[in-house]
Amino acid sequence: MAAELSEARAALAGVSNEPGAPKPDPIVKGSNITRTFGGLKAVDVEHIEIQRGVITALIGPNGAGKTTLFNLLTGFDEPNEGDWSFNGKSLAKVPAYKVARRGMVRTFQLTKVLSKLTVIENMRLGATGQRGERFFSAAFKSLWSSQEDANTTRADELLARFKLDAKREDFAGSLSGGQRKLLEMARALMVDPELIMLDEPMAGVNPALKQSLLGHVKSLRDEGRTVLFVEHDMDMVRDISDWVIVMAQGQIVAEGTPKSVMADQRVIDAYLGAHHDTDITEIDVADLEAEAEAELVAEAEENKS
Ligand SMILES: Nc1ncnc2c1ncn2[C@@H]1O[C@H](COP(=O)(O)OP(=O)(O)OP(=O)(O)O)[C@@H](O)[C@H]1O
Repeated sequence: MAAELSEARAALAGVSNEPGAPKPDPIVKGSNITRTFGGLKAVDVEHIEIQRGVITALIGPNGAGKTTLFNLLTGFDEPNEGDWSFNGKSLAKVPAYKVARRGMVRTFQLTKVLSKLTVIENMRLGATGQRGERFFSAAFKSLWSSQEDANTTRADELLARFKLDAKREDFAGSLSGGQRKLLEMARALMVDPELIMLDEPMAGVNPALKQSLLGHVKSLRDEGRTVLFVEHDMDMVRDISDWVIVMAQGQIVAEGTPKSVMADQRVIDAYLGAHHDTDITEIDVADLEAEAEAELVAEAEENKS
């Protein structure tokens, strides 16, 4: 595995820094992907390739289109046009839960763990792929008996790996923000994905858990998976990425190793320069907490009615 990893990284050494640069062994390949909201072109990607077996970071200013691109690639949204493939097979119009079953799974900026289910129940449902919360809630009772035995062993192994085994019977709603991120990552692994896509894994995570989260992300790569993550935390990007893709205004504007990208004038102009005086992490935490609270209140209201 170690030899494969260094081979995958070494292969990146010869890749050009131009947007959409071809990779030696792409697991994802997409072309002419666009998504507009009203008059706004949120995503306008001419070409993108994600190298297999390494960690790629997707960075860019707020509103650059990173989450929208994630949504498109994983079947949570539909593009105006464009096609993309995973392991050489087109994924356009394939629904999210089927994308997950093919081996491409994503987590969310605001975690989608179900707070009124226990940690182990959340894990078992992860084995069904991702169908969204409504599906999970509605289908939970009927799936329960058939899935109970089949997936429990794998779920318990993953909980131990992510140090959540002590929380097994707790409601997911009682977990801290960082523990929810870990649970979501663990749950995504229930389908044993080849590619795992993490949307802002560090947002809302306290410093003590950050190191452990970084270690977990690296271990995903070290066991042979491909990792693609969106992140504003530049320390994390610098620390663990093998490759960085930069988006601004829906387009890919630069690519390269973390070192070369952070020295790239186009990136400094489009992103890093603009955030020079701002503590991005603090902004994200406040936003996230407010959104998470609103989500919980809405959920409670829904359950009342
Ligand atoms: N459902 C939607 N309806 C209307 N506009 C949307 C929708 N989703 C995203 N947008 C807009 O598309 C643009 C890209 O948003 P997106 O969330 O993909 O950016 P991002 O790079 O992930 O930003 P951030 O770093 O803040 O999460 C933004 O201008 C956003 O307001």
